[in-house]
Amino acid sequence: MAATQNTDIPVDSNGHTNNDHLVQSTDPEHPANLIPEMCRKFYNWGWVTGTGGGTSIRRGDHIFIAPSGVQKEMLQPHNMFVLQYPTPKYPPSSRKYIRKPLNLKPSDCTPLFLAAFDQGAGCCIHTHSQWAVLVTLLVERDLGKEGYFEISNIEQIKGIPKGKGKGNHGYHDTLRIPIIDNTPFEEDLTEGLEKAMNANPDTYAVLVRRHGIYVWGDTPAKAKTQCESLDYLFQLAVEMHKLGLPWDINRNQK
Ligand SMILES: CSCCC(=O)C(=O)COP(=O)(O)O
Ligand SMILES: [Zn+2]
Repeated sequence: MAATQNTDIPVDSNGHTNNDHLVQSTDPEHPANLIPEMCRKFYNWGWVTGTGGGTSIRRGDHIFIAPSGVQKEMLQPHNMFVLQYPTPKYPPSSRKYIRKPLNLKPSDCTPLFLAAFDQGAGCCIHTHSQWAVLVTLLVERDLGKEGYFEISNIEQIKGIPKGKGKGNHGYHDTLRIPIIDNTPFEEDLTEGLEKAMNANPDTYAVLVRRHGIYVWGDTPAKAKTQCESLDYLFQLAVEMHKLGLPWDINRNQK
């Protein structure tokens, strides 16, 4: 196995694996091109540093997934796994891979991404943003483990949908993001994520305490802009908190 230039991700000596045509396109919007491009941006924003976090895109009946434990800012189109969708989440061996790059294993986030696609998403993003982690800690301290992140009366909440076909939040609406507990292994978050999705059918995001966030959207552009709006709100909330300002004026925060 040789290492490609600018990455430590192994490929065979020709850079070829199976079903290569599924990840070869000159279209920049093709998922095999878009995932590496998005992850480079996310790395620069501190969302996927140290190999954690990532993104997955559904195109028709194909799901494109990045490898696990690799530098996400170094991804190349030929590093992508392709799953035939729908596919079982468990056991991992039953998943219908139609492209598996050599010497790589698919992201540990795969069943969580699949849960988002089962909700009708076209793209799911997982970040380890420190702002997301910090708000989970502040909510836990002030409201306990059952808490939600809630915010209202901030213009940027208009960037988040209220639910499928319901338009986006208005300035005076309260945006509510459920928080689930972290687990020792990423894959074991799936049950908590699905419970949160069922209990909050209108949500497009779930925070993971002391870990980060999963955000999904109808398209890659919507998932990305929603994730940006949320990250803005989390940073703002933390900075407001430092200034002694409650970020949710409808709730009595410490
Ligand atoms: C330092 S990353 C720890 C594992 C994690 O949280 C994660 O998101 C890993 O995702 P991967 O796609 O690398 O399996
Ligand atoms: Zn993670």
